[in-house]
Amino acid sequence: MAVCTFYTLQPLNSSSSISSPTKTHIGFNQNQVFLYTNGAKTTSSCRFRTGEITCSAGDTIVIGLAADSGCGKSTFMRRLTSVFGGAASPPKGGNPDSNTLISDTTTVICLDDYHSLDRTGRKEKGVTALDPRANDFDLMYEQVKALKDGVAVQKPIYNHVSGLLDPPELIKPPKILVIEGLHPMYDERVRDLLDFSIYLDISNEVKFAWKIQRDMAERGHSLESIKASIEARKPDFDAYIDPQKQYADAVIEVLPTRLIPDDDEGKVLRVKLIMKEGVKYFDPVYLFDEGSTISWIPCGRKLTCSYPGIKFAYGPDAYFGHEVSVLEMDGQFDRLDELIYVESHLSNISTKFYGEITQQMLKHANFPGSNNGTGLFQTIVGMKIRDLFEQIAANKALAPLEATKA
Ligand SMILES: Nc1ncnc2c1ncn2[C@@H]1O[C@H](COP(=O)(O)OP(=O)(O)OP(=O)(O)O)[C@@H](O)[C@H]1O
Ligand SMILES: O=C(CO)[C@H](O)[C@H](O)COP(=O)(O)O
Repeated sequence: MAVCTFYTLQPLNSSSSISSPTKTHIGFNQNQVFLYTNGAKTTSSCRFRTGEITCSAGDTIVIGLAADSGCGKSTFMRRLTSVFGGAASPPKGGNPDSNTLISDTTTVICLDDYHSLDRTGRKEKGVTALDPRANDFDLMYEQVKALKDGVAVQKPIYNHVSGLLDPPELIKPPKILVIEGLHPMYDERVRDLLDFSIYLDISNEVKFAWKIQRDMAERGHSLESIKASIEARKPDFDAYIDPQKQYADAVIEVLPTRLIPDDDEGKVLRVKLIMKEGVKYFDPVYLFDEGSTISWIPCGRKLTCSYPGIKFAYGPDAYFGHEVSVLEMDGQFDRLDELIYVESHLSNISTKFYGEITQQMLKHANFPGSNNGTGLFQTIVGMKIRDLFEQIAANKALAPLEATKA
């Protein structure tokens, strides 16, 4: 329980209006308390004692997703929000170039919105968007903290079409806030607000193949310009983005296959799900036997595999000095409906019913990575986040009861 301090304390009944649009108010209604920020009712719950009001933090849990641009964050977000049900869309009636996606349970904000320098500003100062000097970490921290505490914020918008900073948009505290982008784990203060963190670690070879596919086919860029853009970003990527993976609770690492000798096409992928041990509310997934080292080729009577086949591996390992469990899949599925065979051999997957992962994968069969470990592991992480959210929510619901008993 945190003691909250507010600018103004004024009794309100449920029909009162807020006089100042910029301050946080407390409204009383019989024995209930509401917080209002910028006129919007927020969700913290408070209780009275003589001389003080104590408020539990808001119910929002915060998930961080870090990756370089073009590494599959949007695809992952679509899979994640789908696990919670309901479609995600930009704020209604707002800026058409908003980067925010809102569904019933989740709000996904893009950390590009905290660029402090617009495109021209970066050019003038000779810094990339990956450079911390081009980003406002103080504001990022204040706003993520406010949302976590149940207080709405006016978040800036970085407009990717114009390269300018647009007027802000109102973000209300959701049940699950996902902050995705280049730097969710860079600033220690922001990192400490995360209930769970994920890093998408796409190897250079694969990143290059995906960039070519998207930027040449969909955005009309030349091969040379794509190469130049990757090279130009690399020093800052290595300095500021890549080191964040050491803090992640789960890393999805995407590498070229080992099933085809000297493969340079980057179409068949070897994908690792690296899961930190000892993270509260997160039990790593395992294959067959928890803690053992296992190699499994599921191809045969129950799983159709064409060349080069599929190989799974599972076992304990160390990652940046942390104990982890690693699940690996090399190769791709021929028939997605047969994924149920693999799913039935995985444990701790936090599904609500038998075959839920297979159902999710079939539902989004047209998303990139649906036939390989990227889609499978993104879906599994989605299930684990739902489970984490439900456990935290259940614990919070119990907390006031415990306090009453004390
Ligand atoms: N799992 C995957 N398998 C194959 N290609 C993929 C996969 N994930 C993403 N891609 C490719 O990478 C492109 C970028 O994906 P996505 O839009 O999800 O990334 P992003 O990180 O959100 O990008 P940005 O930050 O630039 O908006 C896709 O258009 C697709 O071509
Ligand atoms: O890394 C990026 C997104 O993750 C972008 O490069 C950054 O946000 C700058 O955007 P733009 O190229 O639209 O000016």
